[in-house]
Amino acid sequence: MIEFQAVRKQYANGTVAVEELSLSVPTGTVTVLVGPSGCGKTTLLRMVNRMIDPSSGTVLVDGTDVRAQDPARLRRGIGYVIQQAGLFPHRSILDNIATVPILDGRSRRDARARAAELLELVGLPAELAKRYPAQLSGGQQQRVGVARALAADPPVLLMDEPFSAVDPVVREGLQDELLRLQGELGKTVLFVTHDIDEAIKLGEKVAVLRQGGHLAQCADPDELLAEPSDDFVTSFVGRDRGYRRLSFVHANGLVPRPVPTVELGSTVGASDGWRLAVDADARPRGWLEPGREVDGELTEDALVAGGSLHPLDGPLRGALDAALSAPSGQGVVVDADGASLGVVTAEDVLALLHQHRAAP
Ligand SMILES: Nc1ncnc2c1ncn2[C@@H]1O[C@H](COP(=O)(O)OP(=O)(O)OP(=O)(O)O)[C@@H](O)[C@H]1O
Repeated sequence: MIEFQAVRKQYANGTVAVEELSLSVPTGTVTVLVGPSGCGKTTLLRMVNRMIDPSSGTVLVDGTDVRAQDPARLRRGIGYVIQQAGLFPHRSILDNIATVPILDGRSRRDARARAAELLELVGLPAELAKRYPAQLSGGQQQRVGVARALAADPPVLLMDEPFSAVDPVVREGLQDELLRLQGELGKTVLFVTHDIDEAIKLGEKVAVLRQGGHLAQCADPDELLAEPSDDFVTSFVGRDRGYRRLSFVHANGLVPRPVPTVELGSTVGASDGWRLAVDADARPRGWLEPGREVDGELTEDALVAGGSLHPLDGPLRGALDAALSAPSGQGVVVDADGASLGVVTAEDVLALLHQHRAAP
């Protein structure tokens, strides 16, 4: 558990970066600090590993005041990942990851073996081990940064805009990887970003800061979207919050309806409704338009591309998107193997929401 107790930071030039702020990060959870540039996020984060000491107030890690601990020792128990990965340019990838375990007294051989495991854990191929940081893409370097922070197996991980220097597709991959890793490792993570979507995706709790280091609201993502505490949080959370909130509503109770289906390779006649085309394993391949006749066997050329697919246990947002993006207006629900279980319409989703509202 990380606890900020009435911490305040005023820099020597008089700037107040953090104003009397209290916040706790429960053990084994991800808390995200989010807010506009200059609102004190980095200052707050760095108080945990004593790169910055508060002007007043206390920071506790697992009940111990960080100021009672030797900074170098404290930092070995706290992984730290920063925006540009901060790798040592003249050390190989493997040696970058092995640095802290070696400082901790592990043998070079042991530390390298562990580094190779970590490389795999963060999803990087083993052949990158011998390269130097400049020979890796930005996204790969960020993964190495995460592996290096995990190398000493610290219970606490501080991440300061770790993914903001990479393009949106790579960033999404890195976020998914972090969520997967967190599912496995259960670290206590404090994560800084200025991107509210990243905060909502990663945080079990999201702390929104405003200029001058004031805590505007700390809540779970669903609550933040449903009940922003004031105008600042409302505008910071941004547009479409009603729709985005559906990401946190489970689609339990949404029952797929049967849909007329045609199999690729079969001979099909005309029909006046939409038909879902599937392969031999019942996986959706597209839609056959009403009235469309096919000469001979049905091939993909005759189909209209389908919309997104909704996994049965996914959130409601995916179900609505599947319905809205399908040319037929019917979102295909699939099982874990990708086989069609039937369809849902936008009306089905709205009816379920109505039910939730009536009996939450
Ligand atoms: N060493 C320093 N001396 C004086 N002022 C500082 C110092 N470091 C940061 N500040 C100021 O403190 C405020 C908070 O800075 P901080 O870096 O914590 O914000 P941030 O929310 O992380 O910003 P960003 O998202 O832009 O990284 C800013 O106004 C900044 O200019």
